[in-house]
Amino acid sequence: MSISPPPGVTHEGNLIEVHNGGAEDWLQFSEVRPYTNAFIRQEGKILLGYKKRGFGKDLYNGFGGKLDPGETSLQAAERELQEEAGIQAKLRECGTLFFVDEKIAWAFHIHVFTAETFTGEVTETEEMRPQWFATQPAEETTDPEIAKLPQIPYSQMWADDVYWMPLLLSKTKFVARMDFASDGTLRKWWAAKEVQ
Ligand SMILES: COc1nc(N)nc2c1ncn2[C@H]1C[C@H](O)[C@@H](COP(=O)(O)OP(=O)(O)OP(=O)(O)O)O1
Repeated sequence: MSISPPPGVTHEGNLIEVHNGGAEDWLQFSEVRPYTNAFIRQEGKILLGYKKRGFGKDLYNGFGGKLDPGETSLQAAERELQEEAGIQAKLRECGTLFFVDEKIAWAFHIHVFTAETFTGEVTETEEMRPQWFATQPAEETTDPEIAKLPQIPYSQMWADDVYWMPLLLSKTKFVARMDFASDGTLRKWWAAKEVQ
């Protein structure tokens, strides 16, 4: 059975549905702006950044932002990772997120990237404080360094993250749309795995 994604969601592969938000009642949008978000994912852990200023202040997220004029999303993602975490990585795209918010005039089309290796030293910057988090419970790891790490802090992240982050961690390509109400709560969400 073919799956029809919500308006604004683009994909190349076949979709396997994770959650069906239904066809109706998605927020309208008149403009779409491209963004990036990048995660370093290693055995048992993931690197997130605590946003110190601006949009998403005081929340943990991947590293990313707007595209500069003339940049591809990959170039922007690698630049933002360097600017916000002080490291360089050969990133690859692992998903897309489409966000619409009742109180923001444009829709966010976010290309999500990941890498397992990087060069340079993870460094706190003016915008972000990077921190490693465990991706499995302490009792399920034999690595004492992983066991010491805190778990992913979903209560200090955007409300949408808990729905698509497991797909990122499971190394499944994904697409998702999330609509936010003006009070910041998640109004409606949809996510799917994308397979070739
Ligand atoms: C609304 O839900 C969101 N959830 C998540 N997980 N991430 C989001 C959401 N909305 C936006 N984002 C991401 C997209 C980007 O990675 C950042 C926002 O980027 P920012 O506005 O900080 O862009 P910059 O280019 O770095 O901005 P300045 O240089 O102007 O500070 O959040």
